[in-house]
Amino acid sequence: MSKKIAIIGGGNLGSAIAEGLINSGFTKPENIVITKRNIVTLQPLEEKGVMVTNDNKKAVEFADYVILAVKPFQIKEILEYLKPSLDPKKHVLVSVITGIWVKDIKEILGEEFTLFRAMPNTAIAIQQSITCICKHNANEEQIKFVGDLFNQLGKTVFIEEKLMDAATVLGACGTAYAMRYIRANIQGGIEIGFDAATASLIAAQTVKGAAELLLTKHTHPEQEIDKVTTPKGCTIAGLNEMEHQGFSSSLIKGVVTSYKKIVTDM
Ligand SMILES: NC(=O)C1=CN([C@@H]2O[C@H](COP(=O)(O)OP(=O)(O)OC[C@H]3O[C@@H](n4cnc5c(N)ncnc54)[C@H](O)[C@@H]3O)[C@@H](O)[C@H]2O)C=CC1
Ligand SMILES: O=C(O)[C@@H]1CCC=N1
Repeated sequence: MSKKIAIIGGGNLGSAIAEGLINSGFTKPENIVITKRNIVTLQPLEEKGVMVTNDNKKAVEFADYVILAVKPFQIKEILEYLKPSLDPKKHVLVSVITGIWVKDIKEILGEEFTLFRAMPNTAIAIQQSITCICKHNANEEQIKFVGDLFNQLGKTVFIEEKLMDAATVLGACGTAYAMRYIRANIQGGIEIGFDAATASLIAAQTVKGAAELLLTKHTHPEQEIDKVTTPKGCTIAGLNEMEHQGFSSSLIKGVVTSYKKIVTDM
């Protein structure tokens, strides 16, 4: 029998997960229930056959796998409310909530539950996320199910929980860093003659192609850079100027600053 999936919190991420699971054919819409306090924005999912409700208890009672996709400050109250309806022998919990640790959930629900933490990024909306996952108390079947689920939504990597904050920075904040890189290229492209739309297309597709080269050929970025940099050419002149201005250093410092912010504040 197909496993039933409840998504608690049908916001950006929760809705994108439901959308991706249906589009990929991972499960039928009738195996998914998604919740939100005001369900109006979930109508497109309802039209596709997903059960939509503002009743979290009803959703949990329907489900085997419960994906928690609310904001960090909301989870304690929601789990305390759901505790009587959650059964460690039936339910597997999957939290995508930033900064909520296995120990935080165990403090509320007790020791027995099977828990996964997953850190996707916003490209999950087009099934192109990298999702870093860690497991707790999970058996092979549960690990396979959760791995398969997020593999429908992009790529996955299983990591230790102590790396979840680092995964948040590199994988989830990383989308924003990449957008700034692309934006800067667009601004430069306009200054050297392109209109904004053409510059955007060239910049975005160039970055997509560069990423695909690494993912397909498993090369190091510097090997691919060697193929572009003609001796005495324009690429190396531009790259070296970027480095003189602190390009790599500023990115590394930004990554470390984001990490420190998570570790100290969240
Ligand atoms: N945006 C990102 O790049 C990433 C976000 N995350 C994490 O995912 C979680 C969700 O993020 P978003 O989807 O961007 O937030 P969001 O605010 O769009 O979604 C949260 C949803 O939960 C709903 N909600 C609030 N209380 C509820 C309740 N009692 N019952 C049911 N639904 C309730 C809200 O109405 C909202 O629609 C956050 O904890 C965030 O830290 C994780 C990875 C990446
Ligand atoms: O910046 C934030 O708070 C979250 C963490 C992952 C993506 N956005």
